Amino acid sequence: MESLRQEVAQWRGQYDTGRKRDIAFTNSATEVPPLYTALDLEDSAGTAFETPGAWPFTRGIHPTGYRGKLWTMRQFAGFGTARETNQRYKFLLSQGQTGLSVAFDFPTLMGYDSDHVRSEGEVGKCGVAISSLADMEALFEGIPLDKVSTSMTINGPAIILLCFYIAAAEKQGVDSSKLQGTVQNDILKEYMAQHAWCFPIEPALRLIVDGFEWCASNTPNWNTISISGYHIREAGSTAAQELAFTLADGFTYVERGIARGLDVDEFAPRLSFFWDIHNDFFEEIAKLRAARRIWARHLKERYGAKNPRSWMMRFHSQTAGVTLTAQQPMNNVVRVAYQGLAAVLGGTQSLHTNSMDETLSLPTEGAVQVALRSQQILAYETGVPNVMDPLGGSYYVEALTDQLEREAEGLFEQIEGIGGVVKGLEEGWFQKRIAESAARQQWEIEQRRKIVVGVNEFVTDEPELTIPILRIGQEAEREQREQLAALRASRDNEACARNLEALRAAARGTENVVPRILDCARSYCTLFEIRAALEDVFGAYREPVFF
Ligand SMILES: CC(C)(COP(=O)(O)OP(=O)(O)OC[C@H]1O[C@@H](n2cnc3c(N)ncnc32)[C@H](O)[C@@H]1OP(=O)(O)O)[C@@H](O)C(=O)NCCC(=O)NCCSC(=O)CCC(=O)O
Repeated sequence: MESLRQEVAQWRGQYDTGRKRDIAFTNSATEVPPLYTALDLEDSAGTAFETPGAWPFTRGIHPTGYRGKLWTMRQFAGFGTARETNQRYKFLLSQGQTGLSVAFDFPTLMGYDSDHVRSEGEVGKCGVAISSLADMEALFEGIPLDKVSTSMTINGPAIILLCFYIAAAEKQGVDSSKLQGTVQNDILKEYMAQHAWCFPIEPALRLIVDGFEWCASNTPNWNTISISGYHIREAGSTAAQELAFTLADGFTYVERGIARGLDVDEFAPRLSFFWDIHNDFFEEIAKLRAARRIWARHLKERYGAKNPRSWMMRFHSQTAGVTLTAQQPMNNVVRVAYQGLAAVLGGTQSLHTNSMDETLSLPTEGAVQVALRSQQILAYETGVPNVMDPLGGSYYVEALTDQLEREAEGLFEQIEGIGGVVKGLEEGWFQKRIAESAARQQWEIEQRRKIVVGVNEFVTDEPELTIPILRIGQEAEREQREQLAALRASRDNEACARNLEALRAAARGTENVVPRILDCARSYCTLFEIRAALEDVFGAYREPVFF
């Protein structure tokens, strides 16, 4: 080591001159020295004594990695009506996609029916419109729900959409115990970053724990939550903040489950995660490795989980939408390919690669095909999946993994210091930290301290729109309105009223509300009717204002 120390010192004197061009930073503004050696791992063994599939899982959760099973290729998709999106799903499955991922339109994300006055102009625009069980049935028509695994990105009204899904499966003759998939259901990051909430924080957390409890005995293969860093990062956080805030959300859910009296090993194996894969290649890989190690340690040592499945962080990744540019949109194909590679080198279980046009509109069929092909090229042509955690042992990646872990632990201490996640949200602590980081990054781009190819460097005067764009018209809204009117006229309205009243009563007490919501779903109560019944009891969330 002494001779290495001398050699590195000599090298630094000669080449690391500290001139402006020689100073580099990670995407999160941490300075990166130009050379890493064994000296950087002097205080840590890195992962020299670790194998994949073994505690603390830095190198992956499965002993066989992608040789055992490739990651799930899961493109997030939805637009217009359920009927139209059903066609897109069939197309994606026919092209070799291995899982489904539902994007809902904005009214659905907020718990409004397509014919609600607040939905006007938004129906089917940024995702598919789902207002009742009837729409969910149409969405999966001809797609056997016992065979496919489905992710649903929905948070405020998540439990209602999950009940529509379970009821749609029942209509196909599939029992809830056979369902495989994930509901995002991560309300804490909504208050933190994404803003699609329905109810105040405490009742929203109660609904999530009701879900943990009910799903543990009724949908054993269903992931009850996808604890998401994605939206925190897209809102402008650094990698370390994404890591720490998301894990802190995860710990909060675990604590709430335990506080309900649930055994941690009853629900923790079905908690899953979702990370954003940004541009800084090695920082992103290190983030994923650190995330697994931190989760494992806290679950075992802090929360007393005994089942190894509770220790294993399983996650989905999506390439960072915020890095896509409207200028020279074909460049996005290249950005996405590098980010997808980072996700796979970091050991993701499931991946969405963005389409080149996603900064302009929902993807066209052609653009999503290229995005999916980029995953297939990675899986079948590059040789990358052949070796588990191939960057394990890299001085840089190991040191960066340790560093991100330390930064996250520092942030956990700060979060504890302010009274925990819920208190921090109420006081705007997280929101302010994210806004500060976002402002710094924007400033760096405007000052050209950070180069964005085609935006502040290598600019051309070609017209911006050089690729086809998917445009969603007003037909979806018209069709939805007609179908909802027909539904309200043909269903058993008395049964609906009875079920909604029973739901209100359950919400007022401490009974688990999931069976009540399921009854409402089965009798074709609409999304907004169920949301409104809960709001009668819980009230609505009003965001605190901060300056
Ligand atoms: C756990 C994950 C992450 C992945 O689940 P998957 O079913 O796809 O994969 P999986 O769990 O790895 O694999 C399925 C089964 O295979 C097993 N398996 C996997 N690899 C194995 C191996 N090497 N050896 C042996 N078995 C293996 C697993 O244990 C599991 O079985 P067992 O279950 O029996 O163990 C889930 O939560 C998920 O699919 N999430 C997707 C979330 C998503 O798409 N979100 C979209 C957000 S989009 C959004 O928010 C908007 C963003 C925007 O604004 O654009």
